[in-house]
Amino acid sequence: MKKRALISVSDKQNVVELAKGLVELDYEVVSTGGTLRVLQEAGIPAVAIDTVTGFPEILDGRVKTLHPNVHAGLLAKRDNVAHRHQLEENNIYPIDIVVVNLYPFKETLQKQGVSQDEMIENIDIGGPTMLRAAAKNYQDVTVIVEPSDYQNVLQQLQSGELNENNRMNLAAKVFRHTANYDALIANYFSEQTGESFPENYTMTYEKVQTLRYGENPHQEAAFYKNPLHKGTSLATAKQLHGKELSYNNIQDANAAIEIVSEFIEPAAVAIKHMNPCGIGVRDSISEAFQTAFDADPISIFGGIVALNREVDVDTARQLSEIFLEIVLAPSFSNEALNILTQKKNIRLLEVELIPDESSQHKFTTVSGGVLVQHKDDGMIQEEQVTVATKREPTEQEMMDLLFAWKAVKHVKSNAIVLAKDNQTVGIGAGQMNRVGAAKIAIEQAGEKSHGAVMASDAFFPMPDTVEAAVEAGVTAIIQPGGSKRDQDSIDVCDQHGIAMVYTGMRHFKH
Ligand SMILES: NC(=O)c1ncn([C@@H]2O[C@H](COP(=O)(O)O)[C@@H](O)[C@H]2O)c1NC=O
Repeated sequence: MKKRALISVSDKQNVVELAKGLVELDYEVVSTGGTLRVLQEAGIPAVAIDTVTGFPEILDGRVKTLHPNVHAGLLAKRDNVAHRHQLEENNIYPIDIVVVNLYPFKETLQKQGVSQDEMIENIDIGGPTMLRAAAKNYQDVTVIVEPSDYQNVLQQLQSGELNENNRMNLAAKVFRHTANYDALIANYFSEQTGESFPENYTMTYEKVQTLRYGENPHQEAAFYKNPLHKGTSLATAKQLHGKELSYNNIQDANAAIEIVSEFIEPAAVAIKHMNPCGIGVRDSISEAFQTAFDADPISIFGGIVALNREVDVDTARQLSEIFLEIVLAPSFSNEALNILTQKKNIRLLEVELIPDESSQHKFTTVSGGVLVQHKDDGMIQEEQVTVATKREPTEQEMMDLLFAWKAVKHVKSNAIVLAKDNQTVGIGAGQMNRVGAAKIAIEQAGEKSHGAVMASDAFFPMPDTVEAAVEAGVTAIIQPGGSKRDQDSIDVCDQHGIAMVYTGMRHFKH
């Protein structure tokens, strides 16, 4: 009896070559409608699936291979006498190889303006059923889901080297593939029904690259992307120059992009260890970079810089004067590239800054689980802040306060930012008490704290931070408000003529 291969593929690429190879190895090829046509047109002696099922393909292809003659042929254990007898009694032939790839659900989801009906019709039922059956019976059946495996498997079959271990690897790929496929469908349905946090959280990510190591050299790591993400992403950034990104590079670069995307005006951000060390907003990108640099000319060394405008020749010259790990921007002019690519150790990344309208989830792993929350995309406009003190901020102070508020949102808690004239002048990050963060920011600002404004990511539990701000010469403060002892802080402000506004929104970042 001839060995049998069942081929039913949505992506017809390279399927003819595979089928040809199988026929040469004396397989009988059985196929479904569209695949059969392609194979027969190429002169391959494939036969229709209904010769196996004895049943026509019906319901517009919703039922083609869903038949016991197919599934018993896939699931029967060859070394099980009872199974073999049952196949014989029912005139069922074993199927030895299954080649299936699925209706393009993900690709359909990625298209614009697709109707619900079209989405539903792109949910493959027969394909995953065959894949899973074949993968379950990998000891006896070879299953191929990835077209990129055709050649390799064919070679192994030709040389007689296809062993159980290879078949198990192919089966493992299948279960990952169907799990990924089902996760996309599950998420689509959850989205349609408005279920943000369902009883089981299924996520699926696609590998971008294996990384040399993780946060530290003894940790293994890889970078995965969300295949459906539509906004700015490092996974789709184009690296124009330099070595491969490391795990820490990706984290820092991501933080840099998130901050620089807050600003509409030309802005530059320098990042160290996930915290900004300098942010500048100016009329031109080279001035913005100079401003970010001047904010903290020490910490920027070895840092990551993101800019929200094309890097021009002036900016490139400034950037090339210091050691930077990465520069990210929407584009680089040719002259800028000529300058920057002379630096061997810098990485240059072109990243499209697209406003992200999808509500993204953010994950934090904890021992034995994962915390899931919506991304902090909270924004405050001038009209939304309320003045808590006797004195209102001046126009200039208000501008600085809103700038500082955008900055403090991206600093690890407890976070304090001092800013003046669209430049951060002092940043206190990740302290265990708020006044500690303020002291760091004030010390860093030095003389520049005089006339600066202060932003605090969360309310003041006591007036000590405001007292430190008074001493440093800060003139206005922005904070969420809402502490039981707000009045104590207000009193200190009023005594010293400081303006304080509330945002009503907290920006913890742990
Ligand atoms: N319904 C079925 O019995 C069935 N069996 C196989 N398919 C899928 O049909 C596609 C191939 O169809 P065609 O050979 O007609 O182009 C493959 O993606 C395969 O996964 C089916 N389609 C959807 O469920």
